[in-house]
Amino acid sequence: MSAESRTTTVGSTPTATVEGATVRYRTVTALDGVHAEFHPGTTALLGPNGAGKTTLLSLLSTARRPDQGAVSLLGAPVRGRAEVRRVRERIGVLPQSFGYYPRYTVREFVEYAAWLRRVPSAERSERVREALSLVEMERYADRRMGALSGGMLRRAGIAQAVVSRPALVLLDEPTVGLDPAQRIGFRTLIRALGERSAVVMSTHLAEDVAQVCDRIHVLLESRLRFTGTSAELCAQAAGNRGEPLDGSAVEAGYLAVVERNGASV
Ligand SMILES: Nc1ncnc2c1ncn2[C@@H]1O[C@H](COP(=O)(O)OP(=O)(O)OP(=O)(O)O)[C@@H](O)[C@H]1O
Repeated sequence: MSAESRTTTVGSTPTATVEGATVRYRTVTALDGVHAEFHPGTTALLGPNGAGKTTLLSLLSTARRPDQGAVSLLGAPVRGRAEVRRVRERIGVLPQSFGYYPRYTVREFVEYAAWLRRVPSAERSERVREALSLVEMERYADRRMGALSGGMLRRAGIAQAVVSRPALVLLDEPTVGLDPAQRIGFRTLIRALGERSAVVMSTHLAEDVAQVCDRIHVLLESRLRFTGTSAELCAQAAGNRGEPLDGSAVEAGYLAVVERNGASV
């Protein structure tokens, strides 16, 4: 295994670990022997379309199990149904697109998520209030889901993901489709989430990575090809020392990793 295909330990206990994970969909190998650790704070999964980001998130959410390799979540290996049940309530997921009843209000939508994740009924309304406050949607609590804008829908999606106070929050391309002002608001929100949980977000947007993420995993053609901080990714580009640490520096570092691995974007 090359040094680049294995993550470095960064001091804290990982919230999630993927060891040598391979996932196949019939003839397609979506992940190929991936080793990765996910720590408290915010980690980006960066990579082109089809690199395997959503598949890696599906291992972390317990929606899939690897065909080979192992996954540990919240401190213990996840092998069978009992372990899946134990951890699932402590994992919050915002998929790329999610279903909802358009006639539900935002509050009902988040309450339903709290019920599904077995938040005790005595605590439910307080937790719903807390989740809506985190995403600054208290004043839209009685609005119907079917009447929300794209940005509000994403916020409601995050509220349902965090209502059980999860230790691990998985966000699949959370800022896609948002306007620039909404994106800035979202980055603040995601940073705040990273202060209380391990947040893993897949993205194509270098500026999101520069502004939000503590660590970055670059996936290329089903393999993990880089793990490090934003500054370390920036430093992958010749002559780039990571200052200023902005979207273009992250993009240059990312493209250097792509080029070195002979991948296409
Ligand atoms: N249900 C499925 N059946 C067959 N192939 C699949 C399935 N889901 C994903 N794949 C394939 O697995 C590979 C990885 O897909 P995945 O969705 O994990 O990539 P991604 O990095 O999230 O892509 P994107 O950025 O486009 O969302 C791709 O080649 C994809 O076509």
